[in-house]
Amino acid sequence: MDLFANEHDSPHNLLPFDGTVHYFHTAIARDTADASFENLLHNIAWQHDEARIFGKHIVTRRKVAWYGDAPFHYTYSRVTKQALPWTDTLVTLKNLAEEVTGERFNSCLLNLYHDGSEGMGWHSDGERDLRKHGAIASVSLGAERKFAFRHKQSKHTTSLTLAHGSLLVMRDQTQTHWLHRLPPTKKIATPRINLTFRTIVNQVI
Ligand SMILES: O=C(O)CCC(=O)C(=O)O
Ligand SMILES: [Fe+2]
Repeated sequence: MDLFANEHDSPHNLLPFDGTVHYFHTAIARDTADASFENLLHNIAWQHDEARIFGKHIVTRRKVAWYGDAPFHYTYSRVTKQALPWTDTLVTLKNLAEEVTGERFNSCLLNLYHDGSEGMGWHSDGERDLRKHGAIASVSLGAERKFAFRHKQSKHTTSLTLAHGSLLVMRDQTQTHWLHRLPPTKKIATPRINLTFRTIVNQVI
């Protein structure tokens, strides 16, 4: 497979310092991306996300799901979830993500944003359950959305558009030094699914 067949698929680092992010605009063939989007929309066990923020119980409109090699527990904003077994579509996308990045993943967090009013605020994915400095591969399906990075110290920001069928990989010190977010927008009225393939460690199942 020629990974850089498209002019947008360049192997250069999108971050100027303190981390490594690569973007592959056409990581997934159009028909596979279209079919995966439809399949995931209907066959994933979507649930509203819950979190405890400043002592308040929050239920988001955005929906989430958590899949993995084993029923891993994953604690995210103080709510613990148990991973479900992979579906065929998820295995196909995981294999693609592993092929494109050269990394291995054992779990996946999925997000369903119904329209542009739903997004995700500034955060980094340095949770204790994840491998330290492990790669996170983010696959985007459906509506195109802007994605932004902000350096924790210098506040330097950079952003890009995540296309249908694209893959973004964050590596090395990225989670330590940079926050990322998916800003809400009034311009988008259609859904987007995001999959972040991750590596969970230190769990005895
Ligand atoms: O939807 C996205 O592109 C980002 C999701 C994300 O940052 C996360 O799930 O940690
Ligand atoms: Fe994230």
